[in-house]
Amino acid sequence: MLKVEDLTYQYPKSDKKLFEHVNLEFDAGELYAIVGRSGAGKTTFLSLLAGLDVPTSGKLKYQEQMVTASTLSEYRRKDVSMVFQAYNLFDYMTVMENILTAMELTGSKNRHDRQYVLQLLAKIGIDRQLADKKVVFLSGGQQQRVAIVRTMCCDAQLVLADEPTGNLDEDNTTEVINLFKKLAHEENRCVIIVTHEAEVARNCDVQIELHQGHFSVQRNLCRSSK
Ligand SMILES: Nc1ncnc2c1ncn2[C@@H]1O[C@H](COP(=O)(O)OP(=O)(O)OP(=O)(O)O)[C@@H](O)[C@H]1O
Repeated sequence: MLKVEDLTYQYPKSDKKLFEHVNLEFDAGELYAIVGRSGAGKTTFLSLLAGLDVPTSGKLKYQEQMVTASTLSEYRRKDVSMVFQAYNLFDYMTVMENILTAMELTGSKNRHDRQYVLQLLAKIGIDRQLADKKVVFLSGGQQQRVAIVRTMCCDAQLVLADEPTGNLDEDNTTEVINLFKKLAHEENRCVIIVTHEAEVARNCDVQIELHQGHFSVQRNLCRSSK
């Protein structure tokens, strides 16, 4: 579904390449964890996959088509959904308004269907009453789950998340990882998360470790049954 080919990246003001000649492939129906030390370049790599930054050289291909300057904004809007650690929900809007707005902006096929949104929210323990509350009144864990439901309601096939469990306790972390698994395994999306938590990475289908500019890929065999 998503490929990087011969990708090299160097920050404009840096004197050294962060990674060089990287080739990797990400498939639909899989949950990937990108791990590595602080400063290894995980967030930068995720930004490149999301089309938020462009490689110094090399290619990004989505569904066999190269993502170019002319297709970049369409790719970002329709094909990619990002879940940020800080949730990126609008505080002054209700849960429902946040999700409907995102669906409208991305042209989701269910964009006028409040019932559909309520059903998904109910599955993660957010009832109708909470759905009509302003986001500012929700806990961190609740907000993160809403951010993931927002992704589920949009039709993007590629879901990218930077430290999605960074601020969460154990129970919420498990819930959030289960939601990501659902997106990958039941909805056949390609889900890629950056995490520094070993237990979270072990729960994904594939772990990709970034170390000194090199990526090593390891399938978590015990997690491969879908
Ligand atoms: N805009 C920038 N210009 C120059 N260097 C940068 C820029 N942003 C990040 N870097 C550097 O690039 C390297 C990789 O940063 P990045 O944030 O991608 O790492 P990370 O693995 O996600 O780290 P962490 O786990 O701490 O979030 C770091 O050395 C960082 O200082």
